[in-house]
Amino acid sequence: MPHEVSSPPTPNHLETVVSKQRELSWGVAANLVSSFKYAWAGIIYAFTTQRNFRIHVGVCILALGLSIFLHLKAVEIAVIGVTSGLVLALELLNTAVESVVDLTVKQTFHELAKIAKDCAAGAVLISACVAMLVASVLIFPPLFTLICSAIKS
Ligand SMILES: Nc1ncnc2c1ncn2[C@@H]1O[C@H](COP(=O)(O)OP(=O)(O)OP(=O)(O)O)[C@@H](O)[C@H]1O
Repeated sequence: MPHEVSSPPTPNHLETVVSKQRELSWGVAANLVSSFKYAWAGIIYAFTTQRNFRIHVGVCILALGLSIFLHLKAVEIAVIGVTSGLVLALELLNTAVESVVDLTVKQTFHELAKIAKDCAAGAVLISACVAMLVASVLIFPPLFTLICSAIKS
């Protein structure tokens, strides 16, 4: 049986939809300060409810602390900072995707809900693996040298 496919929207129709989307929002940040306030609320929500986010925050703080303690080059600390930030940002997006999926399908099983959640979780996993690889390459050699010299002396 052929699927029913709707026709693509015209540019005028798109403009109407986009402008109406803001009207559909329950609340809109009035200024920059309230934008930061809402963003901070999202971070606090993820930190208090998502165990993985708390673990990633802890690991990122440890990685950055060690890279400063070990006097890594500025560019190396920057690379560790970027990869750490990417993991945390993707963890927040994963939480956002989960919330939107739950809002949409509630407690019913849906194959597309599964795909959305699994892919979002996969994005976090990939970024965490890359961050671990970067940290291993940049932090472990000087840390190993420091530990060896501490044992010898
Ligand atoms: N409505 C649904 N329909 C189909 N599969 C779902 C649905 N809700 C959850 N799942 C499946 O269960 C898995 C776990 O979902 P859940 O909402 O608990 O996210 P999560 O993996 O715990 O997220 P995280 O560990 O990142 O906090 C999803 O990856 C998905 O495979």
